[in-house]
Amino acid sequence: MSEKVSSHDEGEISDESHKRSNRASSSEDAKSSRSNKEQETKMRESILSRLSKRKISDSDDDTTEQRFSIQPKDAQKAKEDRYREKERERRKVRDHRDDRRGGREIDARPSNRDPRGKNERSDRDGKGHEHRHHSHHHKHDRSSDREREKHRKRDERNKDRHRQSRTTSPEEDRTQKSPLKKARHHEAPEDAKLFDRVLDPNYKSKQQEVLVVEDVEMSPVEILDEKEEKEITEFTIDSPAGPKKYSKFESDPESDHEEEKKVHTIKDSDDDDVVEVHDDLLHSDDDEDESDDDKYSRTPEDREWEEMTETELRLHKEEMKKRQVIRQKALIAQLPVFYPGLMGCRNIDEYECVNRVDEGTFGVVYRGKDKRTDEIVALKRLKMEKEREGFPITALREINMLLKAGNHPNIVNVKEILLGSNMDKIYMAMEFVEHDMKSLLDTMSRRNKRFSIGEQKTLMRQLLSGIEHMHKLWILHRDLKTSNLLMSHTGVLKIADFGLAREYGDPLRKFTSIVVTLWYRSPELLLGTRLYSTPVDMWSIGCIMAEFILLKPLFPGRGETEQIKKIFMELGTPTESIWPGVTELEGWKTLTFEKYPYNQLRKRFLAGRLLNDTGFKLLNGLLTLDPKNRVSATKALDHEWFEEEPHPVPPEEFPTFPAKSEQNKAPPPAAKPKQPENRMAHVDPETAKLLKQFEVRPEQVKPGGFSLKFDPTRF
Ligand SMILES: Nc1ncnc2c1ncn2[C@@H]1O[C@H](COP(=O)(O)OP(=O)(O)OP(=O)(O)O)[C@@H](O)[C@H]1O
Repeated sequence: MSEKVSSHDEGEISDESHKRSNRASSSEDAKSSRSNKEQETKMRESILSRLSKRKISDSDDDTTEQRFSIQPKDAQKAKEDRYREKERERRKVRDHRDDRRGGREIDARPSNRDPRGKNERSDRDGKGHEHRHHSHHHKHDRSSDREREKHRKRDERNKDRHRQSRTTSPEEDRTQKSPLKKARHHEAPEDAKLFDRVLDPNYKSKQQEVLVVEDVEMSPVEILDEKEEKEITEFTIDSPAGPKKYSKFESDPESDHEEEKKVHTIKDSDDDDVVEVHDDLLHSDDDEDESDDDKYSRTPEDREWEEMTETELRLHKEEMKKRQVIRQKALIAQLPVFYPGLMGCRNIDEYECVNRVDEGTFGVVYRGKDKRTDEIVALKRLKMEKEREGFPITALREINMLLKAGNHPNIVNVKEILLGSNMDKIYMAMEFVEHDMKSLLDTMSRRNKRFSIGEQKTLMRQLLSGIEHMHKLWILHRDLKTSNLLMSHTGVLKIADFGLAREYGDPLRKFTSIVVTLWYRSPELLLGTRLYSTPVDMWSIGCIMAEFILLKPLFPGRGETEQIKKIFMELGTPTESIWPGVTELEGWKTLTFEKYPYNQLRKRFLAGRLLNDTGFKLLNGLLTLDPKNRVSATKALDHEWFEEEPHPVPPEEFPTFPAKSEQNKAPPPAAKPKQPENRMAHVDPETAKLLKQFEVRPEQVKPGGFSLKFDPTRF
């Protein structure tokens, strides 16, 4: 992927056109309005030249006519034929009328003809149309000779069009430009009004009106078809995704030369990841006017501050503040288009809080019910407290990444973004998923139960398929662990918690190495690399695969040093031959490692018959020390382990559990507690036994929250 993609690291859509349309920042607006103006000027010039061409051609300037003649299409020809036919009939009627009048005197004074100027061609309210049918017959009498002459010439021109080719040499073009430019100065007042109408943004909807009005004195075929031709030649650009759909009144967002765009990098205050914002988002119109003040467009070095005058200090601070605002806007503008910006969000009052599910590092999760639809959702309140600079970047990333990647069965789906009552809190409404994998594994471990090989394969296949989807979208999760994997009652695994997810690109850019919960953190991150990619997620998946089997974490280190030691103890201390470049990593240089023998993991999994040889190959591929040799999600999904017996079990055949997340942690508001005996009396004996076994109170089980498919012999 190009640098450009990587430059959109802060959360842009891989579909460029979509992304562009999202940017609603003020600078973009200014750019768009500038471009609209240019477009308008171009249009005006084009129409003027066409009309002047018409005038020139009226005076039988064949060369000019040839330059502008348009190769007629079949449809156009048919239209022209119909038009000429109609005109012939009209002329016949007029001639007949003229004969009958026998040279009666005609009052040709314009004031009598159109006293209030309502019948001019550019009349918008359709009175021109009225005029066409009802205007005084004197007009026809007065102009019949002139009209006949005009029609004769037009017929000739139309014939010429069939004969002549449009192509003219650039040389011819140049020589013909000057007379046309000259002709523009002679535009008639009616023409000027016509331009106004054609440049009207609502022109398209008024097309029919233009047709009718033009029908009086100018060929509608010419006007409308010239417009069609113009759209095809000037605005239809071939692209693999089909032609772009721009009206000629809109600026073309793709017309910018991407490669010429500079990218500004701004240090992110929370971590050392860089936020990239394009030039066009940082410079407003005003910036262009103040081009001599370039020195204020960058943040001065520490020593520079000391040498500044008071005015310079003030100007610098003002400019920095401006850039901060623009940066904020730019970040928000990167949200996908269907995210209605913060202003368009519903209020959290639209949901009823059922209970609190859990609290993580980045937010509290509640179970909520949509008051309108009764739909149960998970509401994650994004942490804002520590945010000094407006919208928290972590929240923004989480929303953005989830909206981008969420359209997959194995990724938790975000439904909408909600605002707190005082507009100070942000909530994310997600599909409610009943279990989190961590609690599930704990429960199973406590009860000495295990996932069957088929179930392990189902879980792994779902996890890999969700991650493959993310990686294909150039998104790194960077916090894969069992507590961030959810599982539905129907056995569907969903990847959640995109708080650390980032877009990456090719070539790689430096990110912080302090990502991924310690136990699932890859050796390259532990050794301090800042140039990393999808293998960091694949390592976490290796740890998770082992945990599905062992029901406990594979490498539960208590600190970074212990963590890397644990890894090397199991997999062997790497050498330059096993992992080329390892000795160059910062962490390697600062720490000394014992030489542990190569791969003890094999003994643990094969000797313990926890995995067969094929299964171990996959695990080993995921837990490969050298990230370059670590297996990718796509390759892992193609692994023979999934093909051999026992096959993955269908998700719907997965056993179900009472979910931790469905238990009422927060007491429901002022509900009168009932007597336990009475409550049990309403539950059938088998369910009561199960509830007792799991120490679950009947009121903790919401409708649909506890499945009778639960198999007590297995769990
Ligand atoms: N869509 C959901 N449906 C049901 N429960 C959920 C959902 N999303 C999250 N949870 C629960 O809330 C917990 C915390 O959510 P999440 O991991 O998104 O928050 P976090 O603050 O980012 O946590 P962490 O400290 O793991 O980074 C999860 O472990 C899970 O139990």
